Amino acid sequence: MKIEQAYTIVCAPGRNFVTLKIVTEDGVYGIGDATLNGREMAVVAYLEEHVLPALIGRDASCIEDIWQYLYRGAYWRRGPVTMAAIGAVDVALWDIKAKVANMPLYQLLGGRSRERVMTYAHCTGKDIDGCLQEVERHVAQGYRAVRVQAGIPGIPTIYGVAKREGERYEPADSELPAEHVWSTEKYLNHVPQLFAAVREQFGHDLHLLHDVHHRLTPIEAARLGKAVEPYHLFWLEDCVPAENQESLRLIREHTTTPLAIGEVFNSIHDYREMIQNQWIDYIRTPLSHGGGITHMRRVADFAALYHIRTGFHGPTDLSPVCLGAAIHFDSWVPNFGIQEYMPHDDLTLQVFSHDFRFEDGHFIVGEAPGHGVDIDESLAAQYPWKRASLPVNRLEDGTLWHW
Ligand SMILES: O=C(O)[C@H](O)[C@@H](O)[C@H](O)[C@H](O)CO
Ligand SMILES: [Mg+2]
Repeated sequence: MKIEQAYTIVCAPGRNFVTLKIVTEDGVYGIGDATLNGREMAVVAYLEEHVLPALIGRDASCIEDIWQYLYRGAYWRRGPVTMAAIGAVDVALWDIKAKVANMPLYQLLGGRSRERVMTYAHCTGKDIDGCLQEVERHVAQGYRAVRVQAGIPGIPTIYGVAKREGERYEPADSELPAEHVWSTEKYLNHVPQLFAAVREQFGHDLHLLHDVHHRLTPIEAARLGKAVEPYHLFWLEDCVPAENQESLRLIREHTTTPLAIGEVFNSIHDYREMIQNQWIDYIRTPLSHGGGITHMRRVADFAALYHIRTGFHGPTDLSPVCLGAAIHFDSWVPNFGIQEYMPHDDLTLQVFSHDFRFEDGHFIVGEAPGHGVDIDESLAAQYPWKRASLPVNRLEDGTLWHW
């Protein structure tokens, strides 16, 4: 089953996506998501210039060998661009293998461990009342878990909060990076009030999540974790930038609020110390950025030894291809926790057809052979790539800050 053709498809139906298509000599094809938000063309160049020419003629069924070839063989290991490129190849090859076996992907992984996959929705508001209305709307739709984020008095723009109520926020919202302002003190004083209000109105059954977007120092994160303990969060996400894994130890020693981390990680080594020391509770790396199914299966198995569960990243800047493959993984993985779900717009869903279903706050995996997501290439061609950037974040005095 030789690989005959491999190429990238870059399109922007509403926002940018990079898709990798691999076609075998028998005409079977698989697709993978290679989107790295705000750095899309770096992955395209990595694939087109360095990876795809070396794939032609290789046996598409040797997924493990191709993974090792691209990881060890590159000499320059790890990093988001490399791992996103490997992830796209890996998911496309799993798609091919499952199609050839005439099975939905989850069957190849070991079969289903659950009937449905719990998701969490994003509920955002300009203020606490706006956020409460969004929680109400999502609970009425059947969600059992919601991520809550609200505007903070005195801070003009907050990342992760939609510009208009009832809409999604767009992470890469301008051609060049917009500049946001940040005040840790204003944020830390406000967040516990948001959770108090949500618990008061909705009680304690609903799972509540919150994303800090890496903006605190370890001791500030510990303070926040303690402050929200009475509201029993499902998780507090990315509370610090974690190049220094030891940061999580300090936070862990101060609070019982569960911690999720890793949407910007791409390798098992980024997590190694925090997993084996049990400093975290959930891993966030999406399949597409973490070297695909082959690598993320290893991360999930390693995490399972320490009671750590999956909570894959699922924003709109990962394409439906990544989401579709994740739903197969989520349906199989024994230590599943939750799946993030930020719905794509209608145009994106026209470009990417899919067979997973969404019902009552849960995904139900499809039965089509492969991962069940496809791309309409001629429709995609009508929406060319546009430069789009994530914002940067500055303190009130102008200092560039983590974001
Ligand atoms: O969904 C999340 O938890 C996020 O933090 C996203 O909003 C990311 O910031 C975005 O995916 C970056 O491209
Ligand atoms: Mg996040």
